[in-house]
Amino acid sequence: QSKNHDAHRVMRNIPGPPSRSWMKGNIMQYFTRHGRAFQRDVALNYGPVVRLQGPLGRKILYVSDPKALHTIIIKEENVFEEPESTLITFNLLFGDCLVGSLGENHRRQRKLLNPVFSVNHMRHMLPMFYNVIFKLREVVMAKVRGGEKEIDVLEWTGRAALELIGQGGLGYSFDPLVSDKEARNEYGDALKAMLPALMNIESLRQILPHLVKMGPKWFRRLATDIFPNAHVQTVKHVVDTMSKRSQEIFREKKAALKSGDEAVLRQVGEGKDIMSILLRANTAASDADKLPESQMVAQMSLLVFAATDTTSNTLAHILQLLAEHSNVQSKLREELLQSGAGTGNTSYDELMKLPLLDAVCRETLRVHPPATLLVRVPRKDSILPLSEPVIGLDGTIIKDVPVPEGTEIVIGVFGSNVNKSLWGEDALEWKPERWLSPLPRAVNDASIPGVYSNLMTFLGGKRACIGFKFSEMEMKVVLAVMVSNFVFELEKEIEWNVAGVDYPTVVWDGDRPQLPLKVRVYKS
Ligand code: HEM
Repeated sequence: QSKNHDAHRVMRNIPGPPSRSWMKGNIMQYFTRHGRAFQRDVALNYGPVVRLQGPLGRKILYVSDPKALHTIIIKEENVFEEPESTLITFNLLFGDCLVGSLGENHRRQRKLLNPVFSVNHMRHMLPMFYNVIFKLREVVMAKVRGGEKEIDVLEWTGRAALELIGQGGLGYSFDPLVSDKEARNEYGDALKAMLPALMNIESLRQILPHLVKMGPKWFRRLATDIFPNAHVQTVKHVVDTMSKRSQEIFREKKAALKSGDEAVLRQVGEGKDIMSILLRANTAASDADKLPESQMVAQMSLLVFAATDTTSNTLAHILQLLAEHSNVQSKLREELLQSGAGTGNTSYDELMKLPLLDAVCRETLRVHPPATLLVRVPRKDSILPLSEPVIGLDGTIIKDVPVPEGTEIVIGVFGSNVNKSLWGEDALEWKPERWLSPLPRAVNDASIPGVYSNLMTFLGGKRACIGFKFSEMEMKVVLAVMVSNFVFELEKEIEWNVAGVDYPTVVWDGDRPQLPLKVRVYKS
């Protein structure tokens, strides 16, 4: 009892922004589309642990201290788990898959999936990536051959990302990438409708842990079918479509695998895609390691979901930044033309080593991480030791923070990525050249627990992003081909909106995700 009292006293003593409402706390300021400025304030102005006010006086912690982050995502990853409502949401959306599972169930799935994301498989997939992006180049070329045109680059990075995870992940083509019009594909359309629809039923999502315990499955399905809310019906339609299509693709893959090598080679992806490799690995795995078919199908829907907006929105952001920094764009083009990376004649290793291309990707992922609403909850009382003590509101020094069971913790991805005491005074500026010389010692010494480049963007530990190499290769191939052939300029004012994956709109209140840039053919 007194330990708990102590913990609450320390929490109250941690600096944080004021809250306007006891009922709602800061939640509506942070987890909202227009929350970017507030998120920045939290990340930058109160120190490495920040107290936010949750609804009804609950306390929430925003943590960007490296040592505390290490405790959360590595040392005590089995204590700091996803909120129950998040796990249930993922289970309902995709089925029993990586992001909806914990502990041993997660470990078993991850063990089988990890190898298919290895560098070796990326090397096999590189020519397939180039082939898809060459088609993208042709479509854009057809549009701008006659002269400069405004193009919504988000639409094109989105279609490319879907097609790449389709071919590279599922061995299935979503979009031939030939016509100017949206390719009508039920699966792709369903996927696009998912995030906005989910944002619209956020309050319902919070009571999901109770809803899923109500009555038998058939009853819950019936209740969902007749639930009088358009957003719930949209989500239901999305889930039904994804699950139906994933099952069909899976059955086709399995049949091809059974009929032998020739049938596999005739398929999209020629058996080199992630699911084909996974199917073979699963067939060969021992009974203890084998995944049931339902889990394999669930991973397919998850992969498509996790791979698309994350990478395509980041790519669109990179193109925006290159348009804003024309000198960097020119230097990058020079590097790409000299190396021939835009023609597909470079190997995976050569492409990965191009210094400015690499720097541009890393710097964008540092300053503009696309997924920032990552939350963990300790399943029992715990303590977060800090790298540096912080000074409490009453002037006392806090060296570690006791966190009571159930405290919501927001992973301070942005706060860690732009921490001035590690990255220097210019930490907030987008400066790709910082990666061309050794990073500040403080960054290397801080032991930031991120899986990629001292950044928290792809998280770290056992639940780090499994697809970060896939994503990195995708960004590099798209940039190599597109920047070698086209020049990008910014004309309109772009606003970035907070969501599960941040997205751009043209004006503050514009509803349609888009990023129009002026594009023309590059002539040397
Ligand atoms: C810029 C691109 C991307 C970013 C910033 C990103 C970020 C992340 C983050 C932060 C997580 C952890 C989420 C959490 O535990 O709360 C995650 C997990 C995951 N990502 Fe990514 N991701 C990207 C691209 C991709 C791609 C291309 C794929 C697939 C090819 C992918 C597949 C996954 C999967 C399957 C998980 C769940 C891993 C697990 O729970 O074990 N991601 N990603």
